[in-house]
Amino acid sequence: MNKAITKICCIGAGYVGGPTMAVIAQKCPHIKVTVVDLNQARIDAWNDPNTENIPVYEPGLAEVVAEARGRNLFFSTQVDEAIADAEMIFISVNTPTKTYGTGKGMAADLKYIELCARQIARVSKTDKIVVEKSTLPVRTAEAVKSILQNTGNNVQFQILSNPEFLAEGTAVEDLHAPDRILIGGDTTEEGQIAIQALVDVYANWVPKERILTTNLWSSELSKLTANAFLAQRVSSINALSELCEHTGADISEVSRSIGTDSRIGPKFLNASVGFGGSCFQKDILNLVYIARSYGLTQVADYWEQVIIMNDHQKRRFATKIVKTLYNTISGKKIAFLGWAFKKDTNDTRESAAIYVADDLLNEQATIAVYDPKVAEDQILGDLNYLETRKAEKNAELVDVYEDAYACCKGAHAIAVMTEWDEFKTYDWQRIYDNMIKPAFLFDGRNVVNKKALTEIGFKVYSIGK
Ligand SMILES: NC(=O)c1ccc[n+]([C@@H]2O[C@H](COP(=O)([O-])OP(=O)(O)OC[C@H]3O[C@@H](n4cnc5c(N)ncnc54)[C@H](O)[C@@H]3O)[C@@H](O)[C@H]2O)c1
Ligand SMILES: O=c1ccn([C@@H]2O[C@H](COP(=O)(O)OP(=O)(O)O[C@H]3O[C@H](CO)[C@@H](O)[C@H](O)[C@H]3O)[C@@H](O)[C@H]2O)c(=O)[nH]1
Repeated sequence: MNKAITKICCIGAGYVGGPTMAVIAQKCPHIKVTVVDLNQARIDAWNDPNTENIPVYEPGLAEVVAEARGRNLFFSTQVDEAIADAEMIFISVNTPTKTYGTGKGMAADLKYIELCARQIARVSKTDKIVVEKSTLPVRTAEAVKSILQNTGNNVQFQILSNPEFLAEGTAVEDLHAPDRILIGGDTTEEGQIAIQALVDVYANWVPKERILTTNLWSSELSKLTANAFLAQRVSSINALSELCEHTGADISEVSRSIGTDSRIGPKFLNASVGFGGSCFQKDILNLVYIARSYGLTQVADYWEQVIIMNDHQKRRFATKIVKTLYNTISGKKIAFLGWAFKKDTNDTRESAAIYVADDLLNEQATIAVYDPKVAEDQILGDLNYLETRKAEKNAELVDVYEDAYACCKGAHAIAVMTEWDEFKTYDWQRIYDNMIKPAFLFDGRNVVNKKALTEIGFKVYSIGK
């Protein structure tokens, strides 16, 4: 018979582990949820008495943490103890693109996953359900199972795949009311019992018809597929934005026109300077790598084009700035409004801003950055990570401001890199008055009022218009 879960451990207190477990704890007060991480600073931040200081900025998250923390939600670095104590263990560690060896630049680096599996095997003295929450290549569960079964203490393990579909910036909303929960497991009787145990956890707040169950491989592959489809929509609309710029069509009008077709749907059709975030590029590269490894060249090439198009979109935005500013930006101040990869998050991973800034720095521009949620060390760290130039040079050429007006003062051009709502409410006349003329504005998100700004005197470039 199925025993209800009362103790959950989650390995990895990042953008997924933290919010996901906070919501499980909030919705299931009868379950003790312990989130563990090796990173002491991160755990300390999750335990900060002032919940505004938790390490992940997400609207509504501080309130959820305040409600559950100390009641049935705990953050700790005592990984072994939490694993040993739990009946169900979520693995929510990072799975970045490999930066070395076979599959470098394409495949997912699974070393953190393997370390978790070995640790779970080593410390477990009672039967466990192990849940893959991280995004993983199809058939990873096979390797996890093999490690658990061959290095464990003869306890029984069931592996489930339960990928996360939350988007940053709307994580709490997405977790409270998910489109679906996906749970993959073994088709054996034990596998079905494990699936049911996890279904019962989610059923505390998610309607049953939204909880889908599949076999392990379908679940693992569905996560990569969902991200590939979403990113493909962005690359498709971005590809057409370039055509719009040459034909007099307006990409916003095209998006609206096609999005009203119920078969296409209106979401994810905003042309932009290019998609960023920790997931899309990594997961598509992974998909491409998997297809290649099975010899499926056409399948791999098809999906790779989504990334090629995205790289093109970022580069052409930078090129547009250089060309418009009379083919030289050497010594000119370009003000970046926004650095995060999308609004309402402090996450900058793979943000288009990083790559556009890097291109402009190669042209010897100086860059001023204002982002309401991203701090200077993060911005410089992102540029230093590219290793295009020395850290001292980046520090010399990039200034980070805590005020948008100061950031734009004396600039030759503004580049809107993130669609933060506050950008729409600025006193644009004041900004214009303090800029070098002609004052250029490159809207990488189509968020500012082009007509109003043009009337002020700005020379505005919008994507796809
Ligand atoms: N960020 C998102 O919006 C999102 C959404 C859905 C799925 N995912 C997937 O979820 C996974 C996690 O992503 P993330 O953004 O939360 O990553 P993250 O880097 O924010 O967090 C991962 C955490 O795991 C910790 N960690 C790594 N190895 C560990 C170990 N052996 N023991 C204890 N802690 C360990 C790290 O210290 C880090 O704090 C990835 O596979 C990602 O693709 C991410
Ligand atoms: O019409 C659009 C929609 C999105 N974007 C950009 O695409 C990127 C990704 O946006 P979004 O998908 O909203 O955020 P993520 O947090 O990266 O979420 C994606 O990646 C997660 C990690 O796998 C998944 O869980 C989510 O379902 C999936 O939406 C961002 O740079 C957006 O600005 C556009 O340019 N135009």
